[in-house]
Amino acid sequence: SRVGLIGAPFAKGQPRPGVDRGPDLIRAAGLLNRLQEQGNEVKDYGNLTFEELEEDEPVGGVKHVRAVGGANQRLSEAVRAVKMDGRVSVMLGGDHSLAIGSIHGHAAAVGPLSVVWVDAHADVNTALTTPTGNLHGQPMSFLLHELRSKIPVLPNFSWMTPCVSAKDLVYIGLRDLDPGEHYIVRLLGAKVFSMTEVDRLGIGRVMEETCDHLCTRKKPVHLSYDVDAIDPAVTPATGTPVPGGLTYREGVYITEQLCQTGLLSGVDMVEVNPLRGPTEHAIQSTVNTAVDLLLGCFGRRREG
Ligand SMILES: N[C@](CCCC[B-](O)(O)O)(CCN1CCC(O)CC1)C(=O)O
Ligand SMILES: [Mn+2]
Ligand SMILES: [Mn+2]
Ligand SMILES: [Mn+2]
Repeated sequence: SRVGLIGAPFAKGQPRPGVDRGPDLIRAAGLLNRLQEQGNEVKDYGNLTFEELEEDEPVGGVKHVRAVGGANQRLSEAVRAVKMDGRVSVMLGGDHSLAIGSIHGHAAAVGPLSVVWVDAHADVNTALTTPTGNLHGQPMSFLLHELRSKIPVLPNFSWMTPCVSAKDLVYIGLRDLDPGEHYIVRLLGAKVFSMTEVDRLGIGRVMEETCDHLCTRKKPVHLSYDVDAIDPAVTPATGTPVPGGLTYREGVYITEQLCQTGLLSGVDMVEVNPLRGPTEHAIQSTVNTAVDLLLGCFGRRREG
């Protein structure tokens, strides 16, 4: 594939420093060369720079609203440009609030799309249901048409409108939902493969059903991958680790199968935080897994 890399060193969707170092760590682990070695034509658009705001007081308990809104407006423009260049966009985070701009910009370029959200969390809290006020737990609520009436007007968010339908959303790896999220996900009828379904059905069946659904809808696919979907034993260097996650093999299998659909049109890889890894080895395991997941999206096959 023709691939366009965008680094988004942004951390204000959550309280822990370090996640802004993700893009350069993933590059340093050799992503570009590895993608090229397996036959992709890759252009690295570099890292976005985000304006430092003096004033950004919480709005109704929601933190860093203006910074997150501004960053995502920038990111949306950047992703749209990469898509208009005829490339599959790869957004390297940074925290998961960046999915707002990434998915918005992708949809601005290609129109209606499907979203596969691989995460321990649903990230669908609204500004009114969030238990923490952290916007990395809320991106999906800004993107879903069905939640439009539930989203308050927030400063620096007026540039965006919802662009995803719940019937075009598939969750994989969920295991830590807040009460409001559980209600929303069940109400909206998004396709959910929590870790319970992964255990019950096996990853093979989960991906069979996921890919059937995607291929029936035939829309371009946006894969938003939170490294905390993978078990913390493999990817401990992340902000909100939750035990009982996907194995390395399950995580890679997801990307291999999505690659096979030929529908992959945009990818996010987020929440790598080197300051959360207890050891250098833990950080490297996390970064290397993120790289391997991306390689799986772009043609790497374990069978060769
Ligand atoms: N759902 C959480 C975590 C969001 C994680 C965002 B990410 O992008 O990493 O998926 C809150 C999680 N929950 C809050 C109460 C605690 O006791 C347990 C964790 C939130 O802050 O909204
Ligand atoms: Mn997430
Ligand atoms: Mn998560
Ligand atoms: Mn339930």
